[in-house]
Amino acid sequence: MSAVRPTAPARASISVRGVTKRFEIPREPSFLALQEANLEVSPGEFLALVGPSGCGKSTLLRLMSGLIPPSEGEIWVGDTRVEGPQADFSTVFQSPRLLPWKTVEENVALPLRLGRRRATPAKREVRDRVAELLDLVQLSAFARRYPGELSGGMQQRVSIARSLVTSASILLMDEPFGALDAFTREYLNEELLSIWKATGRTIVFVTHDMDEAVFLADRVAVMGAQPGRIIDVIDIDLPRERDGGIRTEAAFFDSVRRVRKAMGSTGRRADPEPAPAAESTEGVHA
Ligand SMILES: Nc1ncnc2c1ncn2[C@@H]1O[C@H](COP(=O)(O)OP(=O)(O)OP(=O)(O)O)[C@@H](O)[C@H]1O
Repeated sequence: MSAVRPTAPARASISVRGVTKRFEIPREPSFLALQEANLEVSPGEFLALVGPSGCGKSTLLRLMSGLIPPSEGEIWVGDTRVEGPQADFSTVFQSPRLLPWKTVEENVALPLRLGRRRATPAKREVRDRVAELLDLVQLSAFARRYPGELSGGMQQRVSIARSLVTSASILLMDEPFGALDAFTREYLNEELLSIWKATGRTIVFVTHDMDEAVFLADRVAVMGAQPGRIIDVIDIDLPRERDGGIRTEAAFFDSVRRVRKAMGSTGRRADPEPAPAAESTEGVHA
């Protein structure tokens, strides 16, 4: 991995306090998607969220980023209460959501050009920042390519670079590797840990895959369904320097077993078939 250190943002904590979310559905009773969730994420922490399909993982991410309001409870980022879409977050989705008519470097630069709060930085500043990030995700040689000329894993690395281009201190990742084959996924897991170390972001990472959660995270929050809730938060007692070799160690299996046991108490299977990668050009959220 590159030794480049893109500008480190201020580190931020997330505090989810007694958050309940009900969705109003026409001609139906309101739907309780999340019940009294409490969760503290420390500045610079890597937290994984696992749970059965429909337990509210994506809903919790959307609440954290202020895209939807809680029905009850509060969410804080550092000293600021979240009351609307936050500049402090950027999001990586399961599908890369790149614009197919723009090059890799143009896609990475997009959040800076769309930035609402600050004036667009000077061209040269944008170019340097994008070059730094492409180096970080090892795609410098592909800067002028179009997304359709890259593999799925490379496209997802572009979307990770794009998520780091602003100074947002929190990265929300919603099953970013769910549509990739196991080999690419494990490779990107290692790459993500290097990026996390280099950038100091606080990361909340949603996955169905318990091995992936244990490999990446400092702690794994296990959610249950019907209604969606947080049922356990498990410390992962593995050394922070991790590479693929750790997946064969007894301590790794022990952590996976603890998460699996907590999952078992939700009474639902955690690993549905991965959804196929959807082509999409919408929604650059930074
Ligand atoms: N805008 C909405 N209106 C009504 N119901 C919603 C809305 N968004 C989510 N839900 C419901 O809330 C529940 C939680 O959805 P969410 O997408 O957060 O689950 P998830 O754990 O991320 O699922 P998956 O792992 O399958 O992606 C689901 O039952 C879903 O149908």
